[in-house]
Parts: sequence; C-alpha cells; structure tokens
Amino acid sequence: MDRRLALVRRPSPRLADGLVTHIGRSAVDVDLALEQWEGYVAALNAAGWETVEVPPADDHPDGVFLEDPVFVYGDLAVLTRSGAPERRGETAGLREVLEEHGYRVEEVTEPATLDGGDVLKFDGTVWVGQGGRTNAEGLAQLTELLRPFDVEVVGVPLASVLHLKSAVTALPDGTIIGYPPVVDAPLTWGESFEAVPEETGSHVVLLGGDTVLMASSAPQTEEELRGRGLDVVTVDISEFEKLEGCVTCLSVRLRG
Ligand SMILES: NC(=O)NCCC[C@H](N)C(=O)O
Repeated sequence: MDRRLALVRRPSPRLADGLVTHIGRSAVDVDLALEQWEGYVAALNAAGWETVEVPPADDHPDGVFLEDPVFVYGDLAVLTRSGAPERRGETAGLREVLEEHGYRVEEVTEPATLDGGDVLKFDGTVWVGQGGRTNAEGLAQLTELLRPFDVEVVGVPLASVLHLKSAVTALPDGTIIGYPPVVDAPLTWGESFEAVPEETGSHVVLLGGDTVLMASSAPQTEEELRGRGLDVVTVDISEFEKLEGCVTCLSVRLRG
C-alpha cells in the first residue's frame, strides 16, 4: 500500500489572536486547542496516516492552518502568498521539508495572492476560489504552474466564506458537498453538487477508500454521510472553528 503522509504544524501559543473575517470573535482556549490538535493528529494516525510536524511558526497565530501556505499537486508544491498579509511568513521552513519529501517547490509571487484553502482538487480538476484571499493573478499563476499536468483549472467566485474549501469539499465518489447559504456558485458543479444541512458538515478530509474525517460539530451531516455508506471519523475542533478553521486546513496530505 502507498505510504500515507500528512504534514501538520503545532498551534502557536498566540493562536487566540488568529484572524476572523466572516464570524464574530469569541475567546479561544489555547490549552484545549492543543488537546484538540493532538486528537486530530491521532485520528490521522489511527486511519493509517503518518504525520510529519513542520517547523512551528509561533509568531503566526494562524500557522496551525497549514493548508493555506502550501498547495501540492503531483510532484509540485506551491508556496502561496496569502491575501492576508499577516499570514505571509507562514511559508518559512516549508521549502526544506517539501524538498526532503521529493517535491519540486515553486512560489506564487506578487501581485498574486493565493491561499491553499481556496484550492479544491479532485480527479483531474482543480477549482480555485476567487475571494478575499485569492485573486485573479493567483489563479493565473497557479494555472501556469499546473500546465505540465493533465488538469482543468476552474475559477469559482466566492463572497460568503473565507475559503472555497470552507464552502465545499469532495466526497470519495466525486460528489461536491456544500452548505447552500455560503456556496456562491453551486452551478459550477451541476448535478455533482449536493447540499448538506450544516456549514461545518461541508468540510471533509478524504482518508482513503470510503473513509472521511469531519468535525463533530455537524452531527446531521455525519448521519447523512454514514447513510451513504461512508466510514466517518469525527474530531472536535471547536477552538479552531472559532477562527474559521476546518478539518481540511489543519494538515496537508502528501502524495503516496
Ligand atoms: N483553509 C482554511 O480554512 N483555513 C482557515 C484559516 C483561518 C484563519 N483564522 C484565517 O483567517 O486565515
């Protein structure tokens, strides 16, 4: 079986100062967040994923949301340039780790902005949210970097949520699930789109086969996904949700 490897980054002691954009600020319990992060890592490990900790970014409150500073596709790793200037230093230390794991590393450059959380890939298509964090130049540079691959890149307008993957993710069979009030362009996916009843239910990490990881804050969606025959693993990430974080953004899954 392929080796399954995921990168993670330990939460900063300054986590509680993380950015909030589309929700009100509420107090984050940093000790509880650390326990929840350990639970998240344990869930990945229990599902057969080896985890590698990248160097911490303690000066960056949002550094734990590792999906945003890097996007991987095939043998390519793209270090991003966040639309939130406060988050730009989070790419530090990632090039070395990615090169160690055999990636060729490219960087998105000014005036482009791109957050990994805006990039959803599934089966030869890459959808790129166009909102507060990723601009048209970011889409253009990513499209160029992905040119060597047999891939279709599609821009998706986004206004109601932080990132594209805060609104939609893909199930193992390619169904795109989303919570309609925050999906600005459902027609992008046509009949492949299916609504879920809770916002945090629209975030799943594919763990392999029919197993998905999701937040425990979406019990109705969990039941629906189990009803579809999926094996569902849940984790409590309440402290990260207070900062608009999701299960998807707490790790970067590498190729086998
Ligand atoms: N990909 C993601 O959904 N990342 C969550 C980032 C949350 C962080 N507080 C931020 O605003 O950037």
